[in-house]
Amino acid sequence: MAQASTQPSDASHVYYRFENVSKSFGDKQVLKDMNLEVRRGENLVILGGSGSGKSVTLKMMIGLFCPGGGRIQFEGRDITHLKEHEYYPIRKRVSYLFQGGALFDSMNVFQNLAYPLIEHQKMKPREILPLVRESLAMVELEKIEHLYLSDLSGGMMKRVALARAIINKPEIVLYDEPTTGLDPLTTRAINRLIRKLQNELAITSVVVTHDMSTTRHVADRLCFLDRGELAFTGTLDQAQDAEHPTLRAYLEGDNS
Ligand SMILES: Nc1ncnc2c1ncn2[C@@H]1O[C@H](COP(=O)(O)OP(=O)(O)OP(=O)(O)O)[C@@H](O)[C@H]1O
Repeated sequence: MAQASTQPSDASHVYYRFENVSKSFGDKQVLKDMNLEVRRGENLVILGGSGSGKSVTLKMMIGLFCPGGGRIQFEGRDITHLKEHEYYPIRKRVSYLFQGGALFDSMNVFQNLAYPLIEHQKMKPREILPLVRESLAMVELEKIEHLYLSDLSGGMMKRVALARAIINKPEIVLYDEPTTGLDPLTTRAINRLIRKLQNELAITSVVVTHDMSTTRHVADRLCFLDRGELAFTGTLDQAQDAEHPTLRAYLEGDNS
């Protein structure tokens, strides 16, 4: 059963707009003429198979890759070819949850969560502990600050990574395959947390996945990416009527 958003999305406030964006690596074209927008308050899911260009799309949103053609706007401002330092103000507002979590295994949970506060906000140690605890509580973990990654299950590690992604109070979280490799119960818990962050912290999310259960549970709108081309954009209800054969296969093969 899909969980509902209690936050209305705001179609008049567009964070990201992609206009005919394309991207190649050498001779290989990865994205072709992509048009999409991310609206404030929504959970946008980008669904597609392996190698379809989902992560490349996400990375372009924070300037880790630049498009080869077309244009990307952030709140109406052209950010297609910014210099590295010009992305910093955007990266303060947009958090990226990497596929593997990108946590430091030489640090304990507290140090992992404190890192962005010390690095980006130059906070003092006594200011940090309450924020670490607040962030862990939001992902429903407590009293684990002293643990190292080797003590954590895969699901706990995802939650810690999520706690770190929200500790700087971002407006947008970009999730790269948040449930890949997790068992069904842990997947459900992460799906629920993505909705919770939307409903309680008004976070806008872009979720890249090939998992239909995640798509069903978190998507307000869905983009289906097929070999670098956006084959469908719309709500899940609208997707039921879509004729694209690969999208149909995703929808019909799904038991979630
Ligand atoms: N830095 C890079 N250099 C060369 N090719 C790359 C680079 N990054 C991605 N690609 C290629 O772009 C294509 C799309 O990659 P991307 O990571 O976006 O796929 P994806 O849809 O996220 O799939 P997956 O679920 O497997 O991660 C792949 O063929 C990949 O090899």
